Amino acid sequence: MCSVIGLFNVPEAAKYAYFGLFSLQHRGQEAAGIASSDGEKIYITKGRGLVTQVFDETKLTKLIGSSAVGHTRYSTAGEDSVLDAQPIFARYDLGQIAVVHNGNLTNAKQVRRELIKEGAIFQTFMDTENLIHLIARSHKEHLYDRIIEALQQIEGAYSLILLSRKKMFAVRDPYGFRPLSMAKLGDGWVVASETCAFDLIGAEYVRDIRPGELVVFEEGKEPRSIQVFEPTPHKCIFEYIYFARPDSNIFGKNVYKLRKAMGRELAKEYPVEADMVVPVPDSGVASAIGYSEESGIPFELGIIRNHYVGRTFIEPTQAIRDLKVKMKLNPIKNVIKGKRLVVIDDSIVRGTTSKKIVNILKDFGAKEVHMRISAPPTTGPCYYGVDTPTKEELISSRYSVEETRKYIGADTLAYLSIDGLLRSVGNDLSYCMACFDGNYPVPLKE
Ligand SMILES: O=P(O)(O)OC[C@H]1O[C@H](OP(=O)(O)OP(=O)(O)O)[C@H](O)[C@@H]1O
Ligand SMILES: NC(=O)CC[C@H](N)C(=O)O
Ligand code: SF4
Ligand SMILES: [Mg+2]
Repeated sequence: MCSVIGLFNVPEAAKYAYFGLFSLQHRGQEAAGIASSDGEKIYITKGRGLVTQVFDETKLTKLIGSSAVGHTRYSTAGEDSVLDAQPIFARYDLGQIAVVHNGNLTNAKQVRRELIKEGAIFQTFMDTENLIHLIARSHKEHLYDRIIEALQQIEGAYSLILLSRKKMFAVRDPYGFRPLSMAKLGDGWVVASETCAFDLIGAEYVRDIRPGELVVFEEGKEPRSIQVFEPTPHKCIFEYIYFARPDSNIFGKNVYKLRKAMGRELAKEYPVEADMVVPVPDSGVASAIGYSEESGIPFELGIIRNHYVGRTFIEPTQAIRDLKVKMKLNPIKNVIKGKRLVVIDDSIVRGTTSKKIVNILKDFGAKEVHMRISAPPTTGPCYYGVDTPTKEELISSRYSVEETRKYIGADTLAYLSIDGLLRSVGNDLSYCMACFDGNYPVPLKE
């Protein structure tokens, strides 16, 4: 996952991009970057680390102009290195361009191989770089036509924002895997991965960019919409389960409300006699409230999260993930001692978190630990922007529910069913659930 933000016709655009990215930090912790334009030239700063580590007042002041694009990165392709930070910037025959991308291109290697054969020299290992090459090599006269021509050659998941010196373009793939919304800020426009970014900078939500739609922002004109591809919606349901922030509305619905609904469904499907419902913070909290409301079992914050540690799932190495779970989560002994707990988390991916948590809870004297997961078992990898690339890494692809229960050491373990998940989203069938049901909407070419 990554986050993208774009601002057009907003004075000091880079500063707004910075604040926007700050509220989108949960979508990527590896690298951050902003490119701005004053109409004559594009300026860019990017680096490894969190938004606050990459930027300071001096750096932001140098990013002049009233348009900007920004990115926080969690790599799905390429490397976790400074070279592979976004925006990707290039000079080419039409001028200068900067691109930010959330998603993952499923034919990236093939396109890259062909481009290299034709003489292209790649600067990064990122799938996103293909796009810049395709735009630069196009023979069309206008950037707008070149973007469309490039889009016709890429496949997979993309919520993209492209910045030229004078224009901005926002586009979502025909499946709409990743969210992308637009808002009004003063006389200008903001495009961002999640609406929580709008709240922070005081922008007013207008609408979502539609699957397959390209929106062009140009000075003195209203944004122009072109439906480049026929929409075939397969919005990522895992955005609701885990990735997005609860205070965001994505794909037209509030994340917090849906997470609570998942918790309620889970309580109906898998009730258990217990003394308290305890969430695994952060993303287990909303579904635990739902479970507690439905079951009538009191909700207790039995596990406290250290807020100076980020998300563990998106850490690239296992050793760091292991360490971070312990640094991050610690139970309140006095609350849980001698008690029967229903512990709610949103997902078990590799099993790192659940195993550690059950262990510590038992060590601290919990009488019973009943693990309840507000999503179905994650049995398949994601090729569309979530970094679960191999089946081997996914505990549910190797183990049955009973084997997983034994592995994590819980007294019982149950997952929300696929039907239960669908009920929580109002039986809307326009979601991708491939990592749970194996129905991949876009086949992986390599
Ligand atoms: O089985 P695992 O491989 O451990 O992955 C699953 C865990 O990772 C995520 O939490 P994370 O710490 O990333 O973020 P959160 O604070 O938003 O819940 C998710 O909410 C689970 O708790
Ligand atoms: N998680 C993402 O959205 C990643 C975007 C892009 N594929 C990259 O690797 O940088
Ligand atoms: S495979 Fe899973 S994580 Fe990937 S887009 Fe589909 S629902 Fe989302
Ligand atoms: Mg978690």
